[in-house]
Amino acid sequence: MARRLPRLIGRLIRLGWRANPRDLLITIVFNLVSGVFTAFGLLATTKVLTALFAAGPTPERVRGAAPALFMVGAAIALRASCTLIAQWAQMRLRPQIQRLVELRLYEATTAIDLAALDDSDHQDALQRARIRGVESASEMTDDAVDIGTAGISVAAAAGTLGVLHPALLPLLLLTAVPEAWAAIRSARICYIAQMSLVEVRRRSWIMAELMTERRQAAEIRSFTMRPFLLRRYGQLADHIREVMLDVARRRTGTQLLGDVLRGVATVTLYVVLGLMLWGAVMPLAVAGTAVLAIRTSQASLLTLVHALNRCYEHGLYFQDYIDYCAMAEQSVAVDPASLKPATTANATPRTPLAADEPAPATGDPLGNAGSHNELHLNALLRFRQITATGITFTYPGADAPALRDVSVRLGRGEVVALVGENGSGKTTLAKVLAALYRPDKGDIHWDDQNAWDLDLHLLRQAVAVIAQDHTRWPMSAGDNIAMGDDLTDARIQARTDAAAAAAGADEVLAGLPHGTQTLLDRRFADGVDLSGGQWQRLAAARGFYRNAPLLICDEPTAALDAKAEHRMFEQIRTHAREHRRTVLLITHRLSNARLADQIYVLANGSLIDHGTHQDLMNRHGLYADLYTLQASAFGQPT
Ligand SMILES: Nc1ncnc2c1ncn2[C@@H]1O[C@H](COP(=O)(O)OP(=O)(O)OP(=O)(O)O)[C@@H](O)[C@H]1O
Repeated sequence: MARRLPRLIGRLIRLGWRANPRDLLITIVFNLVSGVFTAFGLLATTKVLTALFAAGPTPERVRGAAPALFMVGAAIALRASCTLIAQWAQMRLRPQIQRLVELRLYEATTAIDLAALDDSDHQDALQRARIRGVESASEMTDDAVDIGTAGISVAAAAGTLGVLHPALLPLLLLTAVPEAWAAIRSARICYIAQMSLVEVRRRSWIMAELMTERRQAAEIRSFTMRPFLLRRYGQLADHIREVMLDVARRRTGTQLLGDVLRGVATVTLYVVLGLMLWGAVMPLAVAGTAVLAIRTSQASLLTLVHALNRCYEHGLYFQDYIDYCAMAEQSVAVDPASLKPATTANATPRTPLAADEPAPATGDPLGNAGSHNELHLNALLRFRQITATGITFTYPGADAPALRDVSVRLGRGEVVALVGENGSGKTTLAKVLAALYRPDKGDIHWDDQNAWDLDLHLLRQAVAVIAQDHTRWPMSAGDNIAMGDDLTDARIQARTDAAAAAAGADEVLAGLPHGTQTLLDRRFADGVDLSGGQWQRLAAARGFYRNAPLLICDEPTAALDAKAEHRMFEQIRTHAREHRRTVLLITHRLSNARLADQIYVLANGSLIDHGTHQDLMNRHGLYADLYTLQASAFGQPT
């Protein structure tokens, strides 16, 4: 604790300084001054008591105590004013620190490698940082302030006691030891229990979400899953309850032992004081003041010990948060600062211009900042071919690789299809090609540049993905296409309309009550929801809007009706042909794959064949089997 706390409080002060130096200074200075007035008040009280206990008639003694009494009043008033100002600054500081802490965490979570999020240990660390770690920073602010003020009060009271009689001082400290031991042990019991519950809590949150979210509500009812979900949730809740009951029992036991020991120490202290009075080592007036000083010291010591304890406990969670952020930032392949979200003032569209569009002048809202980055980005946008060689990839925690020694080549302007049965590794390969996962073995080259030597932020600007499990963003329909680009800009709006038209999403937008501004989330007032196929059209429009030289379409038509599907494939081909984009198409509809320039066939994570439709049909392998099966179902010629 002695090692850890000063370091953590140091970090907290630095954080507070970054959040708002003025509020931090006011908090520290006024709390210190308030502590000084507490000490001053106590010393003045000692004077009052000494005057009252002195020999002589009562009116005389009261008169003698009056000046000190006035000083006590003044000290109380000044202390109250200082505390008020300090609390005002402290209340302002808390949300500012909270904001910094949250932002740092979300900057890390949105930049971290995708593979890390598949790892359960990582998820646990993330939950610890998110749930308890984030709020522990502002809680520690209060604790640190309490430590400071209680520390000053203890020093003042103990100093007073030391002046009265030095022998009382070590005895006073002795009374604090059992309390400190009990408080720290109790904090550790609680922390260790919370740690052991992280995974169970995560599961129970997932269950709670399933039982409360609108998305699952229909299926819960139609599959009558209510009893099953409640039972599962009940099992988790029972486990948490048992652990917490055990914690309550052990904490109470510890506290009881601490209280008994403290009682014994306090009795010893008073016995010593009594013996001193008995032996006339100390006059009665001094003994009376000593009792007051002991009581004040003990109260301040208790506050100090509890503040230290709370700070220690919150410090454990804060350390989790710091460790997670440091680990996440270290694992981010590029400088996290470069991934910081742009503020509204300097926001530029994240969507790059493609190679066939004229380069914008600096300051153009469609421009990309930085000449060095621009050079790299332009090279990426004008690539001639992307080659993946010998790619092997295993998901974190998986026993077997999802891809084994796979090599593919994507030429400029080509439509390349990836086909294979469920679970054969198509989506995984697409994600590796999009630099979302780093392969265990093998290389990806954009022309002669190794993808993992490039700035991933730039690389990802050159790739658009229409994902199989696309997100239904709870934002406006326009934002679901332009993804944060400023829709009040006429050019962005025109580009959004063009992308929507290409994906057949224009009909969807036309049917919405407020067009592109309609909020697509039923959980909010005026929010609407779309059908699965309508959402898919929006996801496709998002991919077209990005206008990147490599477009990855993962099952882009799974939810579309026949007419929309036909139109979508036509658009994808046009996209490749007219704009010289490369399209990687993952599809189970082989009648559409047959028109691709190259078809790669995957099975169990390995590449088993590739070529044109005709090549593959001539070889009578898996592709020919699957194609014949589908064609015969629709009565098509093979
Ligand atoms: N996040 C993940 N973590 C661990 N394993 C995964 C993950 N995603 C996919 N897998 C596994 O990797 C293998 C390949 O999955 P992938 O999604 O690439 O297949 P696919 O060919 O796209 O399948 P489908 O046609 O069903 O979409 C599967 O065995 C799957 O269980």
